[in-house]
Amino acid sequence: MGSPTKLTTWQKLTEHKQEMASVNMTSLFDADPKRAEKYTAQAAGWTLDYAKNRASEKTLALLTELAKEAGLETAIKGMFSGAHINNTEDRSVLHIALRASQAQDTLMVDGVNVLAEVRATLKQMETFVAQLHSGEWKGHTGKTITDVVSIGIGGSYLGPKVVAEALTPYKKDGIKVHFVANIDGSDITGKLKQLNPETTLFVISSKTFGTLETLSNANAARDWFLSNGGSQENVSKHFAAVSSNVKKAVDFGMAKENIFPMWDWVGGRYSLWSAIGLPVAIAVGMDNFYALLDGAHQMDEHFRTTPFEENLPVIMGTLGVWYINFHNAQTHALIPYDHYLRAMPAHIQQLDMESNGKANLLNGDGVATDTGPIIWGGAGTNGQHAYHQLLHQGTRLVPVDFIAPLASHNPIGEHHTQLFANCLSQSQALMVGKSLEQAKQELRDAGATPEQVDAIAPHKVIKGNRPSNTLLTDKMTPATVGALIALYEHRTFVQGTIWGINSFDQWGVELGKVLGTDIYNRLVSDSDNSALDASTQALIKAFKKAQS
Ligand SMILES: O=P(O)(O)OC[C@H]1O[C@H](O)[C@H](O)[C@@H](O)[C@@H]1O
Repeated sequence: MGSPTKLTTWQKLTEHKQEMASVNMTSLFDADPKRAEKYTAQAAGWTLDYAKNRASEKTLALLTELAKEAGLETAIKGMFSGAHINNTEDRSVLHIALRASQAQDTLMVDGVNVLAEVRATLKQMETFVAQLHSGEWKGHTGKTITDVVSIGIGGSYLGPKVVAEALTPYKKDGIKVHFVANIDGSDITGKLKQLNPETTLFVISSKTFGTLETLSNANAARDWFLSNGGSQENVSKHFAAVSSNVKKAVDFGMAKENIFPMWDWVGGRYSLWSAIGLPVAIAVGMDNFYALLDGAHQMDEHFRTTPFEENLPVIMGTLGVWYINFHNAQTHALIPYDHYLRAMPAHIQQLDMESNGKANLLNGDGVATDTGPIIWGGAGTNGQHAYHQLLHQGTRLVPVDFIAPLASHNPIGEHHTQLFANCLSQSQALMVGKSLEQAKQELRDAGATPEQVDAIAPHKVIKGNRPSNTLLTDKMTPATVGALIALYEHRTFVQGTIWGINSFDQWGVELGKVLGTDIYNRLVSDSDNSALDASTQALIKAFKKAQS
């Protein structure tokens, strides 16, 4: 596909943006008493209220038309049938297969039934998790395992970490799961200090088994094991791996039966549903891991079969395009009002920014539009006492997704009602704002003099008309957490398809890896750096001086 700007609907939306320029969201509610009801849709345990958007009936119809004209229907079919939609790497994109194996028997891709492979790996995980939880798995001195440390980075870290944290209430007793990612030695050193090498098992998660951070941390973990009573022949009792590079994992010391496969049709940021999710399965048990997969599968089915007008990923994806491309929104905030979901924005940030942070169309031409926004956010209510100021009164338009469960896992006192009230009041305030007259009246009521009223009132004005979605679910469970993450995966795909980019490669990250090696070599040698820019030369010098 070429540039979306050439699509007829893109032109129509450009004109329509002018029509909407003077329309306030509150007037859309006044004009249509059924607006809230009309702009609510449901899927896989989630209800999306998207009424608080700068979108009329015409806007939404045009956005649906845009998705169709951009070829989204064909793209969805392509993904679910295993077509090589990752064109720059000539690969299928099949994270959806990882959660379909309970519901479906066959998905033939390039002559292989991928669901049979997925099912076999799930069985392998079942055995492994059962051995750990029953205490059957023993460390080299015959003790049972009490701690599992997952070592990985990027997609081999964030997804599992965020989901394990989101499912804290479902954690099984007995085994504590830890995560190490950073090449900064403080990360692993801090973790190892709390652990006993006789009762600790490391899971090295790396699709390639070639990532610097993960290999450095895996080596540090093995050194720690070997210098605290372990021996090379016992490494296999304390190390397992998830990787598509079996040879490298075996060379490290893992037993073949403790190496879980990965496939080239799963991108790192979409891999938590594969054996990369092993730390999650260990933390919450296979029953809950299957429920997580099932929730995601429900969302997949919704995405695959529901008309675009009621399709959550399509609605959220196209509204995002509306703000990014027609309102110049540079960022998009995710604000979960749920403590256990507090790290979710970081996972969606990786998912979306690594997928859609692209400047070339599928055909190689440069894009003519903005693509992926900066994704950020954090837990409510904490953010209300920090960055919400900018959301309400700043100069930038930041569309927000509010995410909240109706019931808490920890219903103490009035906490949950207060939490929920804050969530609703934020989206309300963003839309309604506060007029100059209201601000003046408030000040008068508080006894301010006319001079004070005139001086202070403008600072209290909140323009309002700022858009948000609200996603509600009964409770955060493995199934609803799975569905939520799948929703954002598909939302990313919807936007990537409309922009005509490949959401499934990540060549930009590769450059950083190459340059990192070059600088490392310069830091540890007496190389001639005179060809480098002066700033980098000076920084290298500073480091070398500190080491001498
Ligand atoms: O799983 P690995 O091969 O170690 O890769 C870990 C990460 O590496 C890179 O940074 C990629 O951009 C990520 O998508 C990937 O998840």
